[in-house]
Amino acid sequence: MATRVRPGSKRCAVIGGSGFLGRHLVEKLLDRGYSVSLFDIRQSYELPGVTFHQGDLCDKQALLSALKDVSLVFHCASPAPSSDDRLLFERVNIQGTQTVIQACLDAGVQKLVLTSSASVVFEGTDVKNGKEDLPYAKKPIDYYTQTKIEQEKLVLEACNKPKGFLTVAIRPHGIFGPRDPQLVPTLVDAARRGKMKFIIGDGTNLVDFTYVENVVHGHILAAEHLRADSPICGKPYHITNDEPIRFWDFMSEVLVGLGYAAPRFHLPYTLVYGLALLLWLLTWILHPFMSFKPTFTPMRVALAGTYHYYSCERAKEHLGYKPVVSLKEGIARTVASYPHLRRGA
Ligand SMILES: NC(=O)c1ccc[n+]([C@@H]2O[C@H](COP(=O)([O-])OP(=O)(O)OC[C@H]3O[C@@H](n4cnc5c(N)ncnc54)[C@H](O)[C@@H]3O)[C@@H](O)[C@H]2O)c1
Ligand SMILES: CC(C)CCC[C@@H](C)[C@H]1CC[C@H]2C3=C(CC[C@]12C)[C@@]1(C)CC[C@H](O)[C@@H](C(=O)O)[C@@H]1CC3
Repeated sequence: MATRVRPGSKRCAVIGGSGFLGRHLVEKLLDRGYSVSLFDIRQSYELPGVTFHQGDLCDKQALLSALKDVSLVFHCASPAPSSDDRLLFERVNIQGTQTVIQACLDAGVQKLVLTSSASVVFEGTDVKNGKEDLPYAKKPIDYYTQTKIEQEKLVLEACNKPKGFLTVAIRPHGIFGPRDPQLVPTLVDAARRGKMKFIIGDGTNLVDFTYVENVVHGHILAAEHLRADSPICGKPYHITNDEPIRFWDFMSEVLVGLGYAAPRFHLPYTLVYGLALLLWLLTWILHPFMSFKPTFTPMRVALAGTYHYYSCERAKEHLGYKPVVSLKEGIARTVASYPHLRRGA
């Protein structure tokens, strides 16, 4: 029988707290006076006020020791989106999330905040100012997105006021900032290999890129507004910088900031998408004989050549959300944080 933790207790758990977003979230929670139980399959740092628990989130017993005396859980663990391992995504994002929910119920946790993704509604075609009532993608662009959809449904459906278990999902989009292992490093790697000379499409497509501190702010607001009488229970919330920018302008600002040339030559979107599909097919056919990871996957081409920006009006209205760091400032801080990725470094 679960012992309920005192509501308002400032002890919380961050599942996936060793990752990019997780660590920024942990640091802000500590600033705000929380003590943190961090659960992850790997340890990437140590901090006073953080107790580290190493384990796989599919293991309920391991989770239970991390959730002891915890009233609030943030779940921001996931395999890397660039992986194409369907079984891993299903095991961690679907079965693992069921295990997280069960462990929360067993441990008497009262609030669960999931890091979902705005991509749960993205099918590779334009989304302009998308609101949370858009249907989930019927044809998700990859296994990552497919399993993020199932994960979000599981968490939101688990919201149960009579049982005193409240859930909410945050859907960020295109998170960037210091220590991001994905966006800036991939971009610089492509630039160093001479692959960032081209703009896919006419270059006018608007996209959301969200500075990591704004995403953290959205998570903490959601946790602190999650009460039985609040409209946010069991709902998803887009969290963005609220400043859509042309995809290629964002890429150019980061590249130029790090000393590389901005892309200049235009290529037709359908041609590049077709080539990326062909390449993907070839790597799939040849994967038993050779391993090769193309830079331009169909998913990346779709993200680079379409509109995908989302409304965060609902978060403003229900959570009092407002970005705390502007896009300009976020880009400047990010560029300054990667001296080792500068041209010639
Ligand atoms: N980065 C983005 O642009 C972005 C955008 C929208 C949503 N998200 C979501 O935000 C969350 C955090 O993403 P991130 O960019 O910080 O990724 P990240 O890879 O840096 O962090 C994920 C963490 O999860 C941990 N993890 C993976 N499998 C685990 C398992 N089986 N058990 C325990 N821990 C496990 C990893 O070790 C890692 O520390 C993810 O849920 C992701 O889907 C990310
Ligand atoms: C080689 C270039 C054409 C592009 C190099 C940059 C890309 C690596 C990033 C640009 C947009 C990014 C992005 C994601 C991964 C990295 C990029 C493709 C996500 C798919 C990561 C997972 C998140 O859930 C998605 C989200 O909804 O925010 C990201 C969308 C943007």
